[in-house]
Amino acid sequence: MMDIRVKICGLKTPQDIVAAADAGAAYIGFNFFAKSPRSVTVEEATALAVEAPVGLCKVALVVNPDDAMLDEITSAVPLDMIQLHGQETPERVAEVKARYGLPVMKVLGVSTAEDIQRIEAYEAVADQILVDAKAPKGAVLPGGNGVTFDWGLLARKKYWRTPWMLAGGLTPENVAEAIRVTGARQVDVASGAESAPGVKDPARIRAFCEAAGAPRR
Ligand SMILES: O=C(O)c1ccccc1NCC(=O)[C@H](O)[C@H](O)COP(=O)(O)O
Repeated sequence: MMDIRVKICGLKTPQDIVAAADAGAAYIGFNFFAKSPRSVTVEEATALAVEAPVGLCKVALVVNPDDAMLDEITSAVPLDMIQLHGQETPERVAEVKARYGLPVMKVLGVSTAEDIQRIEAYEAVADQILVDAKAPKGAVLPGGNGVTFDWGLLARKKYWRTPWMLAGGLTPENVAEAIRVTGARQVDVASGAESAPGVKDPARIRAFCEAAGAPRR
């Protein structure tokens, strides 16, 4: 069986990073959305990223960032990828890729079949697509809400032009079923690996990676 690549999102402490690396995660996400309980400052992310084990893909999660914000983050934090988690257009995705020379993962929220069609325009420009649940109406956070969507919608998308990752309400308890239904080879989790909002739980990180089928360390 092929290994699944896991992204643990919203890491805030050196212990979180050790837990993710030990559990076999492939990606770690630093969240720069200030209203999130998972947010880190540029200084905090820099300190975490410089100590992260070689080989872990370090991802900056940003929401509708302007160039000034991206300039500040990318000039300080050693990063491997930028995750655009807002309403960025395909043109903005291409612009960010060209300006910063880093791979870009574009997040798209899904709740209907039309949302799946919208993905195509981004496959032409993004290096990866992260398919997430749409945020509930009135939610403060555009992601990290612990809500799932109808995985069957994705099972019907047969052709992908670019690598993609599944997110949205994944937990150690449901991730194996989500992979089975969608055929995802990469999965992402934020709240499902926590004991409280913004507090990662090493046991849940381990359980998530194990249930997903991440390579054992
Ligand atoms: O996690 C957050 O607080 C967050 C805030 C603002 C934008 C995005 C955010 N999370 C993005 C992620 O990559 C999450 O892993 C993804 O939305 C799934 O979250 P969850 O349902 O909690 O696993």
